[in-house]
Amino acid sequence: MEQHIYNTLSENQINQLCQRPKMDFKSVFSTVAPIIDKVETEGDQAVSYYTQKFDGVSPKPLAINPAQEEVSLDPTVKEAIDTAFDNIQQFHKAQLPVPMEVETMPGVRCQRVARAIERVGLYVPGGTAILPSTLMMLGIPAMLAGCSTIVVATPPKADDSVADEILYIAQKVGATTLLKAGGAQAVAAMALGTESVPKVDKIFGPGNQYVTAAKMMLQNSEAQIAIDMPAGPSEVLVIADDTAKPHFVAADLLSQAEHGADSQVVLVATEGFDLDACQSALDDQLGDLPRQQVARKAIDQSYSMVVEHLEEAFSFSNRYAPEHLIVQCREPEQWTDKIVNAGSVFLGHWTPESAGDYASGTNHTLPTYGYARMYSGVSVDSFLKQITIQQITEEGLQKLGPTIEKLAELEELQAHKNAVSIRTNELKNN
Ligand SMILES: NC(=O)c1ccc[n+]([C@@H]2O[C@H](COP(=O)([O-])OP(=O)(O)OC[C@H]3O[C@@H](n4cnc5c(N)ncnc54)[C@H](O)[C@@H]3O)[C@@H](O)[C@H]2O)c1
Ligand SMILES: N[C@H](CO)Cc1c[nH]c[nH+]1
Ligand SMILES: [Zn+2]
Repeated sequence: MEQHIYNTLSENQINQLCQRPKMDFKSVFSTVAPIIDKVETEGDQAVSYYTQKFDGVSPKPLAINPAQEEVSLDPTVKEAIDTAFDNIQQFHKAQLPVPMEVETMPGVRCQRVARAIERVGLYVPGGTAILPSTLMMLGIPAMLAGCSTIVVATPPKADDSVADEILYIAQKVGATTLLKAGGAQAVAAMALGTESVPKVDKIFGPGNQYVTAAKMMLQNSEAQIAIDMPAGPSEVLVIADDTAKPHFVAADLLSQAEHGADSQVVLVATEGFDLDACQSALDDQLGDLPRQQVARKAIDQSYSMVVEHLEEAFSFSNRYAPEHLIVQCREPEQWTDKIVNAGSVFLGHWTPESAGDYASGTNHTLPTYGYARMYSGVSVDSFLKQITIQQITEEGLQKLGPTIEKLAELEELQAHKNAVSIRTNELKNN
């Protein structure tokens, strides 16, 4: 990996290093636009057409009710899914909101209550690998929030089936429809609705550039949908001091590099860390990976950075705003206050990033591409809206009325003022 020395870099060079590899969205948008148009006009037929074209399968039926499917799982796989499911459920259950009520003045009562987004679409990537873990990360908070329509979309396998692991989790989270299609056509079907796919209000989940482009385009269309966040390729930044084990660090870097050729991994090390040992561990481990070609491409666009002390490491990490931040240093918990921008953090030598990908309990759908500066990962909140309620008594309106009237006068909105005066006058006259 290319190596940089932090205190020899200019501000401009540091900014450049915080940029991610460029994505060519213009050409992807021009591929995706006609797919969305065709799904809008031809519905199911267009979804089948593109699934045949890109995935080589014409799903029959296109959408199923997962509750009615027979599922057979290897007991060890079932046990692993159940353990991960329980941890994710526990952590997300604790996120359920507590109703809030405040009396701002005597007789002026304000409340905030949460309501589920009724119809949600969960995209589970499946082009190069099936990702049951992503269905847990999206389905469990949707179930806990109380979403009533949960549509899952995932590309079918070559024989037109869907993996039993996906069906099992879809059943556990109470998914109502499973669309056997992926790519932009699946996102468009959920956003617009078709004969067999209910229209949803918000679409969640990672995916390749076509999936991401479709989410972005449909968010800004008459489909009136929200999306979870702008998503990009997976990434990780590891901070390592002299206590970090080079082969652990190498394994963590590779665990995100294997996601895609467009992934980026960054190592920020203090001078005491053995970079040479890490590089040779990385080469050794890479040679054994089934996805080594993908990982190698990602490593080619990744780098390491040497810093003098950990303050500098955290300062750079906050500028980079990684999706995942791994902290492998002495007393890692002492540094959490310094972390300002990161999707999810992994503290200490015994906390691999893959724990969060699968089973620790935290969510793995996280902001990438520097969006950790202003976005959070998926949580129960992502599936909720907050509604505010106010109720004012006669006494409350007498107290608050003059304030509202004065501000309405200031904005020259007479009808606003009248809505108060008409009431307070009636109270005066009674
Ligand atoms: N950030 C995260 O949480 C996270 C988690 C897992 C995976 N990922 C990312 O998700 C992505 C998964 O990508 P994938 O491709 O394996 O699966 P995918 O399900 O996202 O995409 C597959 C679909 O893309 C469509 N497609 C393929 N070629 C096309 C073309 N030329 N034109 C139009 N559409 C086409 C097909 O319909 C196919 O069904 C990876 O980039 C991976 O890094 C991210
Ligand atoms: N690391 C991915 C998010 O960037 C999530 C994932 C799914 N499966 C394995 N990993
Ligand atoms: Zn991962």
